[in-house]
Amino acid sequence: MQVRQSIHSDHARQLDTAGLRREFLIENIFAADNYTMTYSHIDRIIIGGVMPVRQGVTIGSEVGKQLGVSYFLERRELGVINIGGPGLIEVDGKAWEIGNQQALYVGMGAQSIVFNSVDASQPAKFYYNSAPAHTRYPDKKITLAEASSTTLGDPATSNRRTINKFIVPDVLPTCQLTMGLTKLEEGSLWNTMPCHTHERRMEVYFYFDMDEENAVFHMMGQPQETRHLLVHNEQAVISPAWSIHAGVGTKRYTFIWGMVGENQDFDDMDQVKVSELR
Ligand SMILES: O=C(O)C(=O)C[C@H](O)C(=O)CO
Ligand SMILES: [Zn+2]
Repeated sequence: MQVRQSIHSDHARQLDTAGLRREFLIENIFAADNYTMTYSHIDRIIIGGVMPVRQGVTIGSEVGKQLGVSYFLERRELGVINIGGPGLIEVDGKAWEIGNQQALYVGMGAQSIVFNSVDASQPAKFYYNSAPAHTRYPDKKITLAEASSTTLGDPATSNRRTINKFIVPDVLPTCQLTMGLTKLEEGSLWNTMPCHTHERRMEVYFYFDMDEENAVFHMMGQPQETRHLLVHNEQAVISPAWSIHAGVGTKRYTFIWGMVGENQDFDDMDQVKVSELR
């Protein structure tokens, strides 16, 4: 488990490229037949990926020791979205078939979670976020059709996209975690622009659906102290509450956002006009 400390905006603005990448970028999300795990002190979100290929992968009691509990979800909830081939997630003996662009919410208290791929030649890639929880809400699979979806943006501003809200209060109850997947249309490059902050929630962006020769310039920083991170395929960015978070790709891409914090109100954003950005 990698640990990232919280960071003050006054410190962040002084960092060079390597420093910004060290604090905010998670370069490796997937490792074959293994899981990755990054623990951020910002709202104590955990970010990672699970990629079973030839064998099942379990997030076991070793994590419980690091979290000071006896098992991973003793005091946490989990959201998973599969961006790979068909997969199976077994939660306390119950098997959930989770295909490409399908999600699973697992409530606090689930003790055994085993991730499997159906076909080793097309492994499942389970991206996940986990947040501290106070009660158990029911486990639930969410398909793309069940997600709450909105298409917005304009080809003229190169930001026509569909926001698919998988894990939000409209779809299922959770303690604090919300997650969704935003897909840009061909020829669209920008996600949320004009951009925003939300002082009351942190957010993590996970960018994928890109080949090696394409990348996203992820904009971050306070609105009048912007910086950028160069993000390649299947990498994630931690965005503190004080930071804008918006990306422009060299080609269209897809990303998963996850949020944790004070509220679950997707529209609770402090919008920043482009003319105000520096
Ligand atoms: O493209 C978008 O717009 C988004 O997906 C926005 C994010 O979900 C977000 O930043 C929510 O606060
Ligand atoms: Zn946001």
